[in-house]
Amino acid sequence: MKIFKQGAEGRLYLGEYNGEYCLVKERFIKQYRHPDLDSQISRQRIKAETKAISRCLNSGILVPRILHTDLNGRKIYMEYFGKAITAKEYIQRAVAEHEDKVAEELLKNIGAKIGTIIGKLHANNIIHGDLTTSNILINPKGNNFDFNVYDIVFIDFGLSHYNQGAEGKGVDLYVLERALLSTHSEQPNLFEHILEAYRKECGKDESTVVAKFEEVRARGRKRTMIG
Ligand SMILES: Nc1ncnc2c1ncn2[C@@H]1O[C@H](COP(=O)(O)OP(=O)(O)OP(=O)(O)O)[C@@H](O)[C@H]1O
Repeated sequence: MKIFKQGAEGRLYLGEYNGEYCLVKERFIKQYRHPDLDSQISRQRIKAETKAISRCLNSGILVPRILHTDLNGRKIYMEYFGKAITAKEYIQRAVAEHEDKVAEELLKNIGAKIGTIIGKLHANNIIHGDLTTSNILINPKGNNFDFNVYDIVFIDFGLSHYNQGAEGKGVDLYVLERALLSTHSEQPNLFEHILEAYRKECGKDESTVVAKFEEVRARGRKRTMIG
C-alpha cells in the first residue's frame, strides 16, 4: 500500500477496487471527540462527498467518480487522476516557467475556466465548502504536460452541501478569495478573472450572489479590524 498523502484529518493511498486502480481516502478517528459524535461527523463528510459528486456528474462537472464507500471503515474509493497536478502548482509553475505576458494569459485562461465551473456548481446549488487551489486538479489531456491543454477536476467535497440561497454561494466565493490572497498573493488579478467568468455562468441569481459575497467580505473585513 502506497501512502499518497498523510494529513491531520486522514490519509490518502493508492488501492484497487474491482480491479480498478483507485485512490482511497480514509478519515482518522479523532480521539478527543466522543466516539459517537466522531463517527457521525465522519459519516456526514463521506455522505456529503458522495452526494455532491453524483450531483456534479449529473450536471456535467468533472469530478472523480466514486467507486465504493465504506462508512464503517471511514473510506472512500475514488477515481485517481494520476497525471494531474493541483491548480496551486499549475499557477506557481505557469508564473515560474513563462515570461510575464504569457503567464498572465495562462492565468487569465485558468481563472476563466475555474470561474465557469464554480458558476456551474452554484447554478446547480452545489456549495463546495472548501474552495482552494489545492482542491482543484489540472488534468493534462495528452501524455505530456501542456499548459494549454487540460481538463479541470474539482475534488474534496467533504464540506459541501446543497443550498439554493445566496448566502452559501457568497461564502463559497469569499473562502476562495481568502485562499487566493494567502496562497497566490503575487497574482492579485486571479480572483477577478474567476469572478468575471463566474458571473456569466451562475444563472439568474448572479447579482444577488455577488452582492451577498461583497456583504460577507465586508463583514470579514470588519472582524479583522476589530481583531
Ligand atoms: N482523485 C484524485 N486524483 C489525483 N489526486 C488527488 C485526488 N484526490 C486528491 N488528490 C490529491 O490529494 C490532495 C488531497 O486531497 P483531498 O483534499 O481530497 O484530501 P484531504 O484529506 O481532504 O486533504 P486536506 O484536508 O488537506 O484538504 C489533493 O490536493 C491532490 O493533490
